[in-house]
Amino acid sequence: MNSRPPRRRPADPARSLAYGVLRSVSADDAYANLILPARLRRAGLHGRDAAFATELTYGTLRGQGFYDAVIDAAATPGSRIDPEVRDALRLGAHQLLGMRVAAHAAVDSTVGLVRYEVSAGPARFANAVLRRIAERSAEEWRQRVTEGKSALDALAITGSHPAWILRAFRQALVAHGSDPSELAALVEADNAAPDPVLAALPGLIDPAELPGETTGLSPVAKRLRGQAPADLPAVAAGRARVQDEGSQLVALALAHASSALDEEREWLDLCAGPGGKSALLAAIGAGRSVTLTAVEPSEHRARLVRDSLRALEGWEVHEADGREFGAANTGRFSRVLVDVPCTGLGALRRRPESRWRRSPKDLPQLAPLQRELLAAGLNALAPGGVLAYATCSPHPAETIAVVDDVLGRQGGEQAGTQTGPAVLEVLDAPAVLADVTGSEPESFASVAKTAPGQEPGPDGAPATGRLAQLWPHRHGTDGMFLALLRKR
Ligand SMILES: C[S@@+](CC[C@H](N)C(=O)[O-])C[C@H]1O[C@@H](n2cnc3c(N)ncnc32)[C@H](O)[C@@H]1O
Repeated sequence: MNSRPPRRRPADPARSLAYGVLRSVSADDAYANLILPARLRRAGLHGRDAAFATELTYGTLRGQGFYDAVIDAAATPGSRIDPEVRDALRLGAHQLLGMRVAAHAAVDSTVGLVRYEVSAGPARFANAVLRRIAERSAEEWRQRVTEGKSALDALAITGSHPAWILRAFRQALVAHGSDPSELAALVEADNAAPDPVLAALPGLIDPAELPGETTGLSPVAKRLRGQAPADLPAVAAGRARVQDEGSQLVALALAHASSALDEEREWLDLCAGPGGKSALLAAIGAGRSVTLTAVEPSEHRARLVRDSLRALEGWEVHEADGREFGAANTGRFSRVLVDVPCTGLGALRRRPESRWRRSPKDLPQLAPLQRELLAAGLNALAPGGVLAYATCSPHPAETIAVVDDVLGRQGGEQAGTQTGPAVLEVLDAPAVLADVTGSEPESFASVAKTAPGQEPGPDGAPATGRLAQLWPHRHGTDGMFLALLRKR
């Protein structure tokens, strides 16, 4: 284009703001949940405008896979769509197909954005594409863009997930003893915006003092509906925290599991950042006169851990590699949490953009670190103590396989430490979760087998079904995995 038309600032601050966040997410790898609140504040958007901008941003990011398929089908074949135009088209497609925005408002506002942010030529292109999208309903587009696809590929498009993640979910459902037909429900749960859940830190505040509804799972949780957690004084003071219930249950289960020690020693959180589980553990520990050591190698995340613990006493934070810390502190702790870095495939509903950033290559990269951290945590565990291995991913490679491997390794790299199958027993994590929540153990059980030749449990049952898997579509939590191991 040789002449630029006058660039009138688009009138609509909510759409401009959402577009800006989408650009930062795609161009700078920003996380929407981290930048959106600050931008809303800076733009002075409140109430309905803030809610509209939030829905535009998260809805567009969640539906991105479907909207891209629709945009590509509506554009002239072979069109090259620049990223800044595609982001605007996604925003427009979400208003047309995912929200009840009038077609003319969705099209005109998006075209205006492209004209202002890019230029007139792309704005004409956006106009043509969006008008074509507006000619069909969402259901008609779903049929059109999935014609001739396999059931899984069709679900990947309509459910807006990369196909490899759906294959991984299907594998995980089977590995954890669930029905693979639950896949569609899991995808739907991933695409539903979760309400924020608070954890009331024991000893600092009673859940009854917090607004919101009790949840039926975590006894310290309150679910907020339409309230902003940051506005609550208890949250500002660090006595309550926003924390997914699945994460709360992992910390509660570790604190609740039976240790074989006569008395507690110190507790350890080996992969602590940003500190959600540390705060809950430190609060429970304080009630038992136990101190918590939190380890986190990232300076920034270690700062977040300190902040999460600010209302509590009896803790220390080490900025260190968990593998080195665990190796240097043999047998020191009576309870150890190893909440390893993972793909986060169980928490996609909270970070809608992360599904597009992950790749199958992440799994083999994380695998050795996960095993080394579990081994280091076991080394730091006192005989008789309990260790929780947790991930916010249900992927068998990050869950069952890691536990199996570390339990099954006798001698080898664990030689000289006190770990190995002969000294470890797999506690019944579903039963512990049932105790904590007042629900049925079956609801949490992963029927996955643990190590071959693993000792039967205390009731003589084989060591199957002793691992726990939470699911967004079943429990309304993130997809947390939990294994509880006790050193003999
Ligand atoms: C899943 S997150 C832990 C979440 C945390 N438990 C919570 O509830 O807030 C994993 C953490 O492990 C940290 N990490 C990465 N490499 C590590 C290592 N070698 N040793 C210890 N922690 C590590 C990451 O920086 C990240 O903060």
